[in-house]
Amino acid sequence: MNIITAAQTRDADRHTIETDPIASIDLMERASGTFVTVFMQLYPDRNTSILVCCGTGNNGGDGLAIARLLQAHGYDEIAVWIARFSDRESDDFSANLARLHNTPIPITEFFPGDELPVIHQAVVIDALLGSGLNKPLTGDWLRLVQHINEAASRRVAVDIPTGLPPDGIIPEAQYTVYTHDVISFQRPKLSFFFPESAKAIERFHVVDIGLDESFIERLPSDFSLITAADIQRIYHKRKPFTHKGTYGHALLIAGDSRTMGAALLSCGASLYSGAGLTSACIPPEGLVALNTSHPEVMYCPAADLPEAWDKFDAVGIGPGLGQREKLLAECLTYVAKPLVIDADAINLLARASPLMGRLPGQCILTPHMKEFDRLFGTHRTWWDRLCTAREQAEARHIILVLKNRYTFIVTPDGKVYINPTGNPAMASGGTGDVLTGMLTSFLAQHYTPEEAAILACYLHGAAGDLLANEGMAVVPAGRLLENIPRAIGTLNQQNS
Ligand SMILES: NC(=O)C1=CN([C@@H]2O[C@H](COP(=O)(O)OP(=O)(O)OC[C@H]3O[C@@H](n4cnc5c(N)ncnc54)[C@H](OP(=O)(O)O)[C@@H]3O)[C@@H](O)[C@H]2O)[C@@H](O)CC1
Ligand SMILES: Nc1ncnc2c1ncn2[C@@H]1O[C@H](COP(=O)(O)OP(=O)(O)O)[C@@H](O)[C@H]1O
Ligand SMILES: [K+]
Repeated sequence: MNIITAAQTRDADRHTIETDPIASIDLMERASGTFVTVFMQLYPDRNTSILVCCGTGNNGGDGLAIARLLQAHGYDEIAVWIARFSDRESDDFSANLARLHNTPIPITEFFPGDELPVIHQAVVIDALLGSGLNKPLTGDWLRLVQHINEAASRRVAVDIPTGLPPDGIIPEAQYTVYTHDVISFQRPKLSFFFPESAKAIERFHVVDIGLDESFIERLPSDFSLITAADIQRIYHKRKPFTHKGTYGHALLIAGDSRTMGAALLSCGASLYSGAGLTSACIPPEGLVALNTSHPEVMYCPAADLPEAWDKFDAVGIGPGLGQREKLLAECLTYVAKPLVIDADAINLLARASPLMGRLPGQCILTPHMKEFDRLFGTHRTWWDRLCTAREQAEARHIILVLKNRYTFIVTPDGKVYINPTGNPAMASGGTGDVLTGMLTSFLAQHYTPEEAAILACYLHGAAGDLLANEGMAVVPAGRLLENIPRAIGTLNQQNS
């Protein structure tokens, strides 16, 4: 699913109005209707008291229509505030205001400097400003938004929280309505996937307002959200006469005396993700633990590597590797197979910059934010970080998996795939090691690096989501890896 800019959304809006054809006011009615459908699922109690705060643009127009539609659905405790802080109003706002005057809903208009009454409603619907935002909030707008945030109400935004830029940089000091829910039209906005939006959005829902999808999918965009349908397309179900040789041999170079667990986790993840064979190049003191936790995994001593490289279909290096730089240097020199570089191996790269120049094309690096900044310098915003990731991926022909709540997979052609799966229960040590094992395993199974990255990130999060949905508030890495086969199994069920 391509993620489009606010300007492209306006194009899609215009195109739909012309070709559907549908009048602009009717499109607003349709959008407001879809908002109301989701809102009624969130707040089914018709006695919920609701305040709809509207600006005078189209976002405000939506708000007015939403108030009228909610009232028609039996929500009787509705009031509307209109922020008259601009002398302009959109045509569809004016038309909806005329319609609202035919209802009993009380309307209060506020002008610059007016005192704001205490908000006592259970829910505030934020329809002040939407994707038309073109500068940070100041003056009366800022005062009103602060007032809304100070109320004890639940806050639900129409399309996007007021004050949040839909795309591009989210400045550190940006102030927005802090929403519990956002009901967003047609596409999530790019900014929803950036950690800076955390305060503005607790969760978001995307509703189809009937814009022309084939038009939208043709709009150029470097950003796409990975969907279940993408995963179904990429994933190959196992065929009857296949055997372990079909599914490749993965090698994990990992572990050190104090961080052997990272090696075990990544080896286990490779195994559970379906590599035909998994080998572990770990320090010998980890052997008993390896044989105890994953007897299926074979041992490959570091001394054997020079003769052994050709045996492997993919190599992953880094989890718990410690300071063993020689292994990384060897790997970069001799491995002609798909390669994943993670954790300590990334830190070694950051310290020994000549090694950076030896990264093979199409290799996958999986930094979290701090590892990324160690490699490429400090970044103030995630937008800047993502710009650097795109430049570096292009210049070095590598794939960067920039890990977070929404992991960004950045490919050498400058495309960014956003992974939607995963949850905060997974925020604990070792889950990244599991991801490395999964990536190496899918590479060994002959998926392309881009496919492996998309598949591994999606299924990693999906395995965590299965457990979180079953009530696990914390998903330790060990439990996560055991659930990879179940996450893959879901794909098999959908495929059959
Ligand atoms: N496209 C779709 O799919 C559909 C979209 N729909 C809805 O339309 C919404 C977009 O509406 P919109 O374009 O009228 O802009 P909106 O956000 O209401 O802002 C109004 C004006 O405010 C101003 N302004 C901006 N920033 C400011 C600031 N910080 N402080 C003060 N003022 C500021 C700026 O005017 P300016 O200051 O430039 O004169 C701007 O033009 C969208 O979010 C969705 O809800 C649906 O109805 C149907 C289908
Ligand atoms: N809040 C979250 N929501 C979704 N995924 C998360 C969240 N927190 C962590 N993860 C995922 O867990 C993994 C953590 O990786 P990393 O930080 O490298 O951990 P470690 O180095 O301890 O293994 C990443 O894949 C990340 O996307
Ligand atoms: K809004």
